[in-house]
Amino acid sequence: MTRFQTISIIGAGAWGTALAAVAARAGRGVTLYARDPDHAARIAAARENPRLPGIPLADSISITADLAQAARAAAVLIVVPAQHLRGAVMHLAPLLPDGTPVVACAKGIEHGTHKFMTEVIAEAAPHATAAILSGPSFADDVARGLPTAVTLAAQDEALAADLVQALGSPTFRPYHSTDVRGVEIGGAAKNVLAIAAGIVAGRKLGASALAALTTRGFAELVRLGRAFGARGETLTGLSGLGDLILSCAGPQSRNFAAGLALGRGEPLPAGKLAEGQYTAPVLVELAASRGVEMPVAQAVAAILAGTVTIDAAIEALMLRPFKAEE
Ligand SMILES: NC(=O)c1ccc[n+]([C@@H]2O[C@H](COP(=O)([O-])OP(=O)(O)OC[C@H]3O[C@@H](n4cnc5c(N)ncnc54)[C@H](O)[C@@H]3O)[C@@H](O)[C@H]2O)c1
Ligand SMILES: O=P(O)(O)OC[C@H](O)CO
Repeated sequence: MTRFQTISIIGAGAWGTALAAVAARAGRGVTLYARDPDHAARIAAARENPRLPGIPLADSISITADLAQAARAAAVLIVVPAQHLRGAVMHLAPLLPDGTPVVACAKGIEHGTHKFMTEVIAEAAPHATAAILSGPSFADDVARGLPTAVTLAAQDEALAADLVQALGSPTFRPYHSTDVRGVEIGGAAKNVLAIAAGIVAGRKLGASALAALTTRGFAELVRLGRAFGARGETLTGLSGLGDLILSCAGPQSRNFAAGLALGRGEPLPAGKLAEGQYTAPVLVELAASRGVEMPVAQAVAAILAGTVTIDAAIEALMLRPFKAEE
């Protein structure tokens, strides 16, 4: 029996709505908070979020635009884009009882500060307890109840295990961990690497190039993780390699789809959040600050910034000096 019988979700986008379905399936009392009252009213009336068309919301999910109501849950999941996390948590913080677990579900690194998601929560809500949920999981798959497994990490192992009990069900299997930083690095880096994978596909460079890119991208993710003390089993686990494999596999990933468009010379898909676009420059800065080489991520950042063409970036990657595989 979990301590966390009631769960609130802050952010009624695709992933927030899918996680509301997860918590409802696990038998929790669920409140889904939408910042815009009109959006909240539309979801409540239609019992469906336009971000996840064709997937009805369970009757047990309450929709609200009242943040104070959302703050009354035993645990809170924050499901807003990474660059909006600090603002969302700052509004929530004064309403939260001390010690409330606040679980970051975004994948990214904050611009300017280079902070990871749980660090942002710890700064913006110092009386709360930060945790992170990440792993290979498309909102649409999860909302439909297709089998999914993720990692849920907190510094306190008992807390992570209790949150797993609160959210787990026969179709959603979280594994608990205390390697918070390892989980955060995997989720942030894989989005940038998925853009690179999409570019390779968009440029029709072939399946061999895609496998090489994904593998060498993973080597970068591991190097960065090691520099931050992440555990090997986290980096090769669901939130690292697992999510990289999913996101580099095809255009169901919005990050891959963004890369695909870039590779084809088309505009980026409108209205689709590709977090890797925002993470790329900060990931590269962070890696440089630790002396970690991330040539693929660097190429993605430069392509997005318009400082290099795709063909020049590919040529530069292939012409790097030969070296030992590591
Ligand atoms: N969609 C997925 O399959 C998926 C899966 C795993 C993780 N994620 C991660 O979850 C995060 C959110 O992605 P998404 O797919 O839900 O994006 P989305 O664009 O569908 O939704 C984001 C929502 O956040 C809301 N929002 C923004 N700022 C807010 C604030 N200050 N307060 C309250 N709400 C706010 C927006 O109104 C929007 O409804 C991203 O970091 C993404 O990488 C997404
Ligand atoms: O559609 P993407 O690229 O944001 O990926 C969604 C999830 O992060 C996959 O685990």
